[in-house]
Amino acid sequence: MSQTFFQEDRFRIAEQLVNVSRNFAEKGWFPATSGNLSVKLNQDPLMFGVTASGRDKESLTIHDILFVDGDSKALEPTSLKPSAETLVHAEVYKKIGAGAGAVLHVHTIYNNLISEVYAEQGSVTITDMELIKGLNIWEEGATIEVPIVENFADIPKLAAEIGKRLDPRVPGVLIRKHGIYAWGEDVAAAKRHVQAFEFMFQYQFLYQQFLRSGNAAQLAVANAL
Ligand SMILES: CSC[C@@H](O)[C@@H](O)C(=O)COP(=O)(O)O
Ligand SMILES: [Zn+2]
Repeated sequence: MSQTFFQEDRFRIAEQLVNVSRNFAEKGWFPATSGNLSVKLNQDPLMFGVTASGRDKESLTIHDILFVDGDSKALEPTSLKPSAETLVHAEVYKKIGAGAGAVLHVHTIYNNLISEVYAEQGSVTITDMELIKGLNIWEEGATIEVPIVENFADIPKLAAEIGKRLDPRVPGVLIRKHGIYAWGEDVAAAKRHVQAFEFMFQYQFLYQQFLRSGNAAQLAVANAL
C-alpha cells in the first residue's frame, strides 16, 4: 500500500466513523464512553482505523481515530491509545475477510438483556422477522442463530472465543452482559446490521416478556370471541 493511498483514505475513514458514532450516540448506544468502531484499510497485511480508548462517542472527532495493524500496533507515531478491544476487531477482519470492511461495537440495554436471557443456550435464535433481511438474508421465514460468548476480561481470550464462534452468514456476535460486535462489507452495511440486530433483540425480549405476563392468554381468548 502506498503512503498516498493511506493518507487519502484515512480522512475518509475517520469521517465515516465520526458520522456513525454520532448517530449511535444519539440513540444512547455508547453509555459511559463504551463501544468502539473500526474501518478496514487493507486486508493483507491487515490495517484498519479504530477509535482511541475511552473516548466519549457523542463528541468523537477525526482526531480520535488511529491506524493500527493486526496486532493492534499503531502504524505511525501517535499519542492515542487504541481501543482496549482492538484485537476483537482484528479477529473479525482476519476471519471474515472481504465480508468485514467495518466493525461496530455498541452496548445497549436490549443486547445486554438478550445476551443474559439466552446465555446458557450459547446463542439466541431469531426466526421469521422482516428485519432479518436487513442482514442481507432474503429467504422467507429465515432463522438465524446469533452466537453469545462469555465476557472474558482477557481480551486475547475474548477475541479468540469470538473467532471460534463467527458465522459468515450472521454478521454479529453477542458478548454476555457486555454488548454486540457487528460488521459489514462497509460502514453503511455494518450500521444497518447493528440497527437490525438491535430492533430484533428488543422485539424478542419484549415479546417473551409479553408471553410470560399472561396478556397473551387474554389476547387469545379475546381473539377467539
Ligand atoms: C467504559 S466501559 C466499556 C469498556 O470496558 C469496553 O467494553 C468498551 O466498549 C470501550 O472500550 P474502549 O477501550 O474505550 O474502546
Ligand atoms: Zn465493550
